[in-house]
Amino acid sequence: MDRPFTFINSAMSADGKISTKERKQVRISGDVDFDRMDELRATSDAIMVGIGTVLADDPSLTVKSEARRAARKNKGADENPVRIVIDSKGRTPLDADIFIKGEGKRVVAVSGSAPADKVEELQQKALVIRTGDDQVDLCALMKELNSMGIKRLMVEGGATLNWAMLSNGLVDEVYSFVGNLLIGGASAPTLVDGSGFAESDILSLELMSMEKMDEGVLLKWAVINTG
Ligand SMILES: NC(=O)C1=CN([C@@H]2O[C@H](COP(=O)(O)OP(=O)(O)OC[C@H]3O[C@@H](n4cnc5c(N)ncnc54)[C@H](O)[C@@H]3O)[C@@H](O)[C@H]2O)C=CC1
Ligand SMILES: Nc1nc(O)c(N)c(N[C@@H]2O[C@H](COP(=O)(O)O)[C@@H](O)[C@H]2O)n1
Repeated sequence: MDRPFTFINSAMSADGKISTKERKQVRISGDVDFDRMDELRATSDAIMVGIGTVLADDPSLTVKSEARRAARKNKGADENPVRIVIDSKGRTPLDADIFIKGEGKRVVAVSGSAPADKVEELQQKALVIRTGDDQVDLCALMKELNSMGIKRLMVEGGATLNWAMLSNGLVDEVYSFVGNLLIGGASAPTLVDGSGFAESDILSLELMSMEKMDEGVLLKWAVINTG
């Protein structure tokens, strides 16, 4: 496989929403699930999010546990995995938390449509990888990440990036914490948005495990027929 092993980790409400219709972040996970997410971050080579998530949440994507950061350091790795933003037009704010908080490498993946002056500014903060004309070419990017030594990639959303990765056959497993709340709203982001699959292309999943966690349930799925 010339791309990293890739999994999506997400938290959704019982009605499948990952934030509100205003794209306002909601605490869906409980403490146990947040700690599980932190362990996943600490054991991944890289974490990827879409620009929509950076603009909505301004996440730092750092490993929160000091012990886990120290364990990574002991193995000769940076305290935090490589943090990657999928950002075709180079819209990542220069003062985004992923640039400010925590040590470690950052990658901003842009396309040919990103303005040259913004790309130059982003290059002061991150390795900028350019693929695709109008949108990031995720397949080409994944090959490049693989050749950089990224073998285990955690995708933390949002809804549009999840769709793009899944519909390009780039995801091996999906971990979804289902919390005990209903968010509602036809326009609220769900685990997978985008344009949706045609009936003949709908993806099948195999249930790997289910576990009661906090006040919800953690479902782990393997994606069948991934590329
Ligand atoms: N509950 C959870 O676990 C999580 C929830 N979220 C929520 O998700 C929402 C953000 O989701 P979205 O708005 O869907 O944004 P997103 O984070 O999925 O980013 C999508 C954007 O990425 C860019 N992009 C660049 N290249 C692309 C490509 N090749 N294919 C597709 N997109 C490409 C496009 O500008 C696109 O609009 C926020 O409300 C956030 O709070 C985000 C992460 C986790
Ligand atoms: N696993 C999970 N559970 C929830 O309830 C959530 N709201 C999220 N959100 C994700 O966490 C990111 C914040 O990361 P930092 O704390 O800033 O490192 C946020 O952007 C979502 O990706 N996740």
